[in-house]
Amino acid sequence: MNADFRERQQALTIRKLAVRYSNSSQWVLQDFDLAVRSGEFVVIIGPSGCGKSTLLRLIAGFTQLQQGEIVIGKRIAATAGGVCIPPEERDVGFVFQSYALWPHMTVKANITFPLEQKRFTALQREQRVDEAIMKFGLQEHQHRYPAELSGGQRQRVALARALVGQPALLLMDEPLSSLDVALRKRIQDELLIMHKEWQPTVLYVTHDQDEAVKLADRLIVLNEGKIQQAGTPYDIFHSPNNSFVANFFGEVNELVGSVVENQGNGLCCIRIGDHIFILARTQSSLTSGERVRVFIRPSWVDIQEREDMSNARITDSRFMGAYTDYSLEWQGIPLRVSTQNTISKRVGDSIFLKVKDAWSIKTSE
Ligand SMILES: Nc1ncnc2c1ncn2[C@@H]1O[C@H](COP(=O)(O)OP(=O)(O)OP(=O)(O)O)[C@@H](O)[C@H]1O
Repeated sequence: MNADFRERQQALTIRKLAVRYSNSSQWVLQDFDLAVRSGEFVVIIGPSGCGKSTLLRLIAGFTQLQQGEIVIGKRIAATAGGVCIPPEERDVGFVFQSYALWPHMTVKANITFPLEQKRFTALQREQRVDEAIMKFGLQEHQHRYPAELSGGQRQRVALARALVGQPALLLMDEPLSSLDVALRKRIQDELLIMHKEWQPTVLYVTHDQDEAVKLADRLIVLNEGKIQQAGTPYDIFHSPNNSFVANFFGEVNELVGSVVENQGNGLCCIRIGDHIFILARTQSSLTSGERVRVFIRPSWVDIQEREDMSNARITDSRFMGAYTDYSLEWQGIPLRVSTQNTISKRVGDSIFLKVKDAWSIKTSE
């Protein structure tokens, strides 16, 4: 990381933001706060229409806010009805779903464009652009125009253009969505290397959970303009705040039970129907007798073939390659299980199942 870049490094703070489009009475984001550390890679996931792109467009300066403020680095970038630094002066690189390439410029000219406004010598410019062209595999296409490229090729040009100037803040809205799986993985690796090398602050939107887990220092789950949970991918997968997050982020069995005894340190004894677990992780504030919602991921259940004991029956099974998905009936409770264990039991047979892990939160049900 060079000194110039270190000086420009940007944190991002959003306070009490509210926005709605002029043709709509609905607020897309309201009372929205977000703080991103300088150099952090934040991935935003959420269902279609929850406000992810709007948030990125606001930060880039393409959409106006009605309330609140956006601070990029030490500068106030936008306030309601007041300050609005134009997009090109925000030192922000962006890749949006629509590639927004200049149609009258070649690939090479598109990629060179962000460097025109920065203080680079002609030689530095040439080196950086050539490097970006190589990195994104665009050597053969560099003299073509955007209209002569496929969707995936245009997306790579948009990525190269966003990264070439090493902006201190990068906004990326599903930047890899039109690439095939192999290329997507390769560019994900490139993004991680780039992030390690010059540590820009990144806000990245994706629908792909694997991509989110791979890239994120911190993950933000958004729904209807509200942050449902922010945390490491591990925390969000293992300890979801609510039912929405648990279901949005991977498959989950969701059951209702009660606390038999909270032993502290996150260990708790939980009853669900006739079953009692003694290894369930819970919110620390739960007390005996309290109703809880219990989340059990399919991979948190172990199934065994035992002659002496059984407590469940197989109702369906599907071989998935690296693992097998089972539907089980666990003494009246339907349960989905994924396991890498090979068992000889078939649909209708009895097996013994053991819940290895579960996460419970308070519920009023
Ligand atoms: N230009 C616009 N005019 C009016 N409404 C808009 C406009 N752009 C977005 N919206 C609305 O704002 C809400 C949030 O849209 P946004 O594009 O931010 O969602 P998103 O989470 O990025 O969705 P997706 O994952 O489908 O891209 C939606 O209800 C959408 O219909």
